Amino acid sequence: MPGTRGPVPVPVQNGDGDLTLQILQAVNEHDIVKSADTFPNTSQTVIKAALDRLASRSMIEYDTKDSEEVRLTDEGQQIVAEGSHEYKVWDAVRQAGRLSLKDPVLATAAAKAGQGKAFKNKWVKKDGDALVPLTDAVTDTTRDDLQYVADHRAVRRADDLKELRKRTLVTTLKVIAYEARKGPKWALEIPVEVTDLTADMLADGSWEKATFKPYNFKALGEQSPGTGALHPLNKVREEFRKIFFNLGFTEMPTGRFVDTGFWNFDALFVPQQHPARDLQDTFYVSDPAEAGPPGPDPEADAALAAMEEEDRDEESSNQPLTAPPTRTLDYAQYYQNVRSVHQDGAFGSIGYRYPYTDAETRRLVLRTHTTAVSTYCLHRLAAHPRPCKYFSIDRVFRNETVDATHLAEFHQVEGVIADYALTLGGLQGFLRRFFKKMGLVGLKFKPAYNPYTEPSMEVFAWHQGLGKLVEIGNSGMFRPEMLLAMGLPEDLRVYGFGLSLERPTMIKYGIDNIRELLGHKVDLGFIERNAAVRLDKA
Ligand SMILES: N[C@@H](Cc1ccccc1)C(=O)O
Repeated sequence: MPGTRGPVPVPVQNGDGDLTLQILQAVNEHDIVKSADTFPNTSQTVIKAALDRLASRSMIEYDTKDSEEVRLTDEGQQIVAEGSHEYKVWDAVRQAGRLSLKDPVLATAAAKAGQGKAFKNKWVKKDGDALVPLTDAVTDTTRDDLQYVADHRAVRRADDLKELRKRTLVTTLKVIAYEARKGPKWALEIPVEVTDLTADMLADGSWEKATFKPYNFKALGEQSPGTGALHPLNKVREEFRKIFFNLGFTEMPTGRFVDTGFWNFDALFVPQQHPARDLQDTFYVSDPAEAGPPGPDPEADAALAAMEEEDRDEESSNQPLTAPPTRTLDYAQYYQNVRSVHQDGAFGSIGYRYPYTDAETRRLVLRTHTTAVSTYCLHRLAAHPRPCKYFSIDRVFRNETVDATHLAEFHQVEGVIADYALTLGGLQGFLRRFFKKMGLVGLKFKPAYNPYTEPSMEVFAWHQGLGKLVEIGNSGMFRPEMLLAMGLPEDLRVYGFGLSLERPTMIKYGIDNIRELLGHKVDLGFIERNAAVRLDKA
């Protein structure tokens, strides 16, 4: 019932109840009602609200009357009560018969002003060093004039106002009041306004007498309810997650935005002097600047275990046929292994052969890639070696110069696969399958370098719109000295790949400046309007 929507009007009240009814009665009795006289104790603002309500129904009409009222000051009130200063001087002189000029009665400022007036009015005169009366009876016009002001809130003669104000006996005050009279739809009671014409009203004829509420063409109408919307990045992220889940991947816990140099760099065989570790490339945390030596992260362990359990329920292919022996992770040993790989070489690697700094490994950084997360999850496999497929999609940070295509924080999509006897061909085959689900075919691989993978490949795909090959990701086989240091079995191979989430999102939504996607320049309308994206033909 659209007509009945909206708040029921609250009656406008004063001390005597519903003011609208009082106004209607007053107008009925007097035809014209002056608000200030009829309702002296009700604020004009409240009166106006009641008048507006009646006027909007054309029951009354009213005018606004601005006027100036004259009011007595404290001194003015005192004169009305006790008489003017000149009167008091004359009265004192009359009673004394003869009053010395030095008498204390004449010493006040008021008495001095009164003396002058009393001389002028010829009520008293000087006789030597004393005053004597000139008359037996006087008319105190000042007092009378002020009495008039008290009674009428106006001066008796317009000319007096200036003088009385100068003597600070009166002040003026602007007052707004209203004058109301009957309007075209005059009635003694506010009629019930009908908002809907019903079949019943037509049938019983009551529509003829009904008062219909006029249409309010100025009403704003119902506001469209504000709703939330997934950010384009989240929409694309959801698509990627679906692809990963369909391929039997388990999602890694990515909550650790701040990580140590150990997991972000050292365990990945990134040399401690590597340019990627420069302040220009990596954000270091200053408070606290350091963490303890590497150890388990119970929160991440629990999250990963829960995810694996969930995928197990779905009978994913992650399960080995026979449960291999489990052992506890030895973090001290792992740390020593990583240290040896860097400093002296181990597990068949000749190492970097530089003095390894323990402090560097404990430094806290904003993770520069999600491979820090993959590394943590992979090392846990040593406790229970088995094939698995892990993925993550989350935020990473790099101390880069921000431009149209780079931000200091962005998102990485990353997948790692661990299995026995994996080959580079297997990685290429997997990448073809993965990117085909996004509509990217005809992949090309280009040799590349990562400290932690060998071989490494950049992945290119043919971009139909741009008519050229574009880089879509980075990939590689994790180095044996990285995996063996973790304690993984020799024949368990791991490969992985990564790409940014922003790049495919920008292509899908036709954005060429990353600031339109993230940051304070984002148009929220754009975020709300955009449909979910399907990662189909580019
Ligand atoms: N960490 C790499 C991606 C990658 C992940 C896993 C293996 C190989 C490469 C990057 O930031 O680009």
